[in-house]
Amino acid sequence: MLKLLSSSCLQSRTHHLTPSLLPGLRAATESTQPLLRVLNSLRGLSWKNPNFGGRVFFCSDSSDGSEKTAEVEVKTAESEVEEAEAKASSAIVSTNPRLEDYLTVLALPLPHRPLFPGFYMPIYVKDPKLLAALQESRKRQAPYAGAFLLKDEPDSDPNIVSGSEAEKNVYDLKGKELFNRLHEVGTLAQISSIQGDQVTLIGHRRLRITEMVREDPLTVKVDHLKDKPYNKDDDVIKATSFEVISTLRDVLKTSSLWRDHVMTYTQHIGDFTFPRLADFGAAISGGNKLQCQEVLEELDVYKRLKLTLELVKKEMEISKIQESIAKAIEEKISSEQRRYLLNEQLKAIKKELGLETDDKTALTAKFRERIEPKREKCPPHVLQVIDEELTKLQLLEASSSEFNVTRNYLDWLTALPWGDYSDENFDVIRAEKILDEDHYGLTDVKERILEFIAVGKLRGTSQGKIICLSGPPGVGKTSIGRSIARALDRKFFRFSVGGLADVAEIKGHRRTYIGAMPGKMVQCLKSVGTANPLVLIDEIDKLGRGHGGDPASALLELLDPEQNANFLDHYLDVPIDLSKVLFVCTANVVETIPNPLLDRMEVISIAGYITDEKMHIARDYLEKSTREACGIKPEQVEVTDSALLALIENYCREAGVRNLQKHIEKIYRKIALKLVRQGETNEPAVASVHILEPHQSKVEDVESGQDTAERNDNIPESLEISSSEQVSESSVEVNTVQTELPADQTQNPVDESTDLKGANETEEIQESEGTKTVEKVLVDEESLTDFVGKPVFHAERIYDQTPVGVVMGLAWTAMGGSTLYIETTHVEQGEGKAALHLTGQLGEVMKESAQIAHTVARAILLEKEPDNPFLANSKLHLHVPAGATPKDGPSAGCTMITSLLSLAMKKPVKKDLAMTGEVTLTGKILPIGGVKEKTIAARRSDVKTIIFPSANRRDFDELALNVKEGLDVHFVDDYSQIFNLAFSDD
Ligand SMILES: Nc1ncnc2c1ncn2[C@@H]1O[C@H](COP(=O)(O)OP(=O)(O)OP(=O)(O)O)[C@@H](O)[C@H]1O
Repeated sequence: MLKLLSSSCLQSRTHHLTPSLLPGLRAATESTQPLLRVLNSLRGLSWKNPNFGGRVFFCSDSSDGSEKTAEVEVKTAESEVEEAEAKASSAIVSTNPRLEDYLTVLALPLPHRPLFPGFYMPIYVKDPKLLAALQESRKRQAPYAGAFLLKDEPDSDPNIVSGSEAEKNVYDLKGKELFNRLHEVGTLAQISSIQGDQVTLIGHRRLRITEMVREDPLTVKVDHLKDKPYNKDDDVIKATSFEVISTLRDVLKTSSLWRDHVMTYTQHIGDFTFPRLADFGAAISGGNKLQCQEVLEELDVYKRLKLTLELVKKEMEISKIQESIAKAIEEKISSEQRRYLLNEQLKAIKKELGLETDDKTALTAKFRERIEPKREKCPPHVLQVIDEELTKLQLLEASSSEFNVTRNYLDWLTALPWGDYSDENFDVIRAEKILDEDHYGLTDVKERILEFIAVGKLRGTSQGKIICLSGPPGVGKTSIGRSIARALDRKFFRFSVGGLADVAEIKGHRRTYIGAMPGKMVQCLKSVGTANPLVLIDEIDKLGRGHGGDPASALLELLDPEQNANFLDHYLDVPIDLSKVLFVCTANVVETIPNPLLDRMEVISIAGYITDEKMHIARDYLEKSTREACGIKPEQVEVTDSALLALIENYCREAGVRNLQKHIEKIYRKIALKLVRQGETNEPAVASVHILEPHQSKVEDVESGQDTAERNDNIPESLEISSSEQVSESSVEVNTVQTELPADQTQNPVDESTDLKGANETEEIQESEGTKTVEKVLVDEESLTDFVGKPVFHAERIYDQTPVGVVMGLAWTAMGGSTLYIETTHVEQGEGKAALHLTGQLGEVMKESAQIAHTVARAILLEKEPDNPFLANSKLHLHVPAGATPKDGPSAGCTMITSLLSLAMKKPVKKDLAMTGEVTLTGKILPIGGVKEKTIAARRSDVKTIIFPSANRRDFDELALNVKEGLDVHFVDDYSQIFNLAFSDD
């Protein structure tokens, strides 16, 4: 039993032993005895351990000196059991020498711990001589040796575990040196087995070295030590031993390592003697080698028990620390794990209770829920794809990338408004009201839109039309698009295709790409939530040219009513019906719109505004919206008509009104600042009111009406505004405020008002009840520069009266119409030197046009003044000012001829005349474009007479009256008519 306990304990306590001992120890501790066998062995019976093949089983009682030891060679075969038992019984009358007969023994050094009687200990014997001697003694049936703990080297610390280096030195010790290093008290050890250099020892009884007999191998003479006699019934001894036992029990509670062994031991404590208990406790304790040696050397049983108690108590403490360390580490490691486990359990429980579904199920449910209301309207092929994808989603691993792709795809598919159309409003009257509400003028544009709505009403749908609004910037193309949506009660979505070069922007990416997205159209449908929005495609004339596909062709598929009923987005991969979408495009020039696209559009051109229109727009729309945006009340500001007119004529002459809007905003911002500054200068006075004592002010008020008036006389005029405010709020406070105001503070408002005076006049309007003073900022023609600076836009007219060789032409650009001058001068004259030098960044067409003009002019001059050789003999220079602006086009042909003839005849053309028209070599005048823009531009430049080609008469007639008003317009077919108009004397 003792062997089992000790061996098991040794196994559990391997940390006390050096690694070199471990293999042997493990071999010795591999057996685990069932409890019953332990009991038997305790009672002194020998027992064969079938698991302990080839090893020696030991049971001894060496304490009383009457040796009944049996040494049994254990054999694994069952048949040998009886033989072994016979041997054991025969050992009682053994002929072998008794233990006390071993008085001269081989001395075995134990480097780590002493060997306690009753315990196994495997050791390594490196000395071949010693090993041979041990083997020899085993053979001689005297397998006993003395095991003695080695003393530490004199200078070493016993608490520090020696390394393998020190261990090596131990094995090198020999003879006297070794003898001197051995502790005197050791143990008579039975050599249980020798395997290679590993020798297993079993401790029997205490020995004391008396003298050295032989040096190599070290052999010593020993005395056998006996415990001092003690009283078994001594209470102190009993108590100490019980304390040892109870401590061992406590250790058992905290340390499961000892549980089996100590339990067995304590159950059978009666079989042990006190000295044996002390040895047991010390052997299994974690005490250091000197402490253990002390127990071994102690022959007084009580003292030995006390020493052991100390050791086991310490063990108890260590075991507690060990437990707390283990607990802390376990807590640290497992808290995360536990959290995870608990979460998983929670999920499982919730799922079980139907409270929550897992991610996939929840997702699927979400998508199903989303598509359910649309199921009836949704096209079957889309439903099929959605169902397939939902099934696929269930099969996919949630962490896989494919899962995410499918999820996103389903997200898009289910979010689209399949068959969900908003009710269209075809009420023409209402539409007209809305259009008028948002935009001034644009009558023809509005008319066209109303026509379109009317057709929609009759047909029941407004599908199949692409409106293209073309015109210079800032004429309201985008905003009218928004108004149309409002008039039709459709959702509005705008996207600009200016510079767009990637087809994927329109048609989407294929789903195989990472980060694939559907095209703009699908995004539009998702964001508006209806399948029939009004989509405004801005800047369609600035569509880019991509290398990976042509965006124009993609737009064609999108816009073409024939194709877009089955528009296929690459990402969505299911056809979408876009036939109900109303497309409105905007462009500055229609020429750059790809032809196939232009072909499908209904172009409505917006030419730009004349001054009168701009006045209206500024007054009724821009001013209103800007005033609101700046938080200014209508009564706080007045912009005179003359100021507005000056603003339009001198600052914002372009066709659109965006610049005008910017200027108005600028004016209103400045007004806002002025009003705030004024307000703030009034505020300190108000603030100081609150520190007054009410009773004090009241008295002053009642008593000194006269006083107040007097004091008021001393206050600067401007301050009276603020003081009158105070009066209106509480007449009581006025006096005190004024008397309390420091001199510099009273001065401030004066400065402010003088400051304002230069810019505007400040008026004070007392409201009827006299409660508030309203400051009004007046913006008139004079003060305009204070708000918007000096005019940046100088008149297009360079000449009041065009000199000889200079004629005004009319041009048309993407920015609207404009006037331009054609200037000609002669460089040198001489027979046959006729030549024409051109400058002014003219394009090819314009250069050709100049050559034609030169030829035609020569012909006309020859006809009109046959004696004038000027054109035939002169080197001329023709220039079109604004040299930085590239110009091209044939419409300046007639202007050039007139300019050349004016120079040749030395006769200036009629005052305030402008002309436009392409000329053929025979002098015929061909039509031009942009009649409205040109007319507006001519009006802006104060032109009185305009010459247009006859073919443009219709365009002109279509113009609004206010555009045509006051103009002397002539339509010509042939240049001779122009000649008459330009050079006639009347
Ligand atoms: N006839 C009008 N009546 C009232 N406001 C107008 C009118 N025309 C233009 N505006 C205003 O002018 C501003 C500029 O208009 P918008 O942005 O629509 O110009 P656009 O023609 O689309 O210019 P771009 O070609 O540069 O896009 C808008 O605030 C718009 O309300």
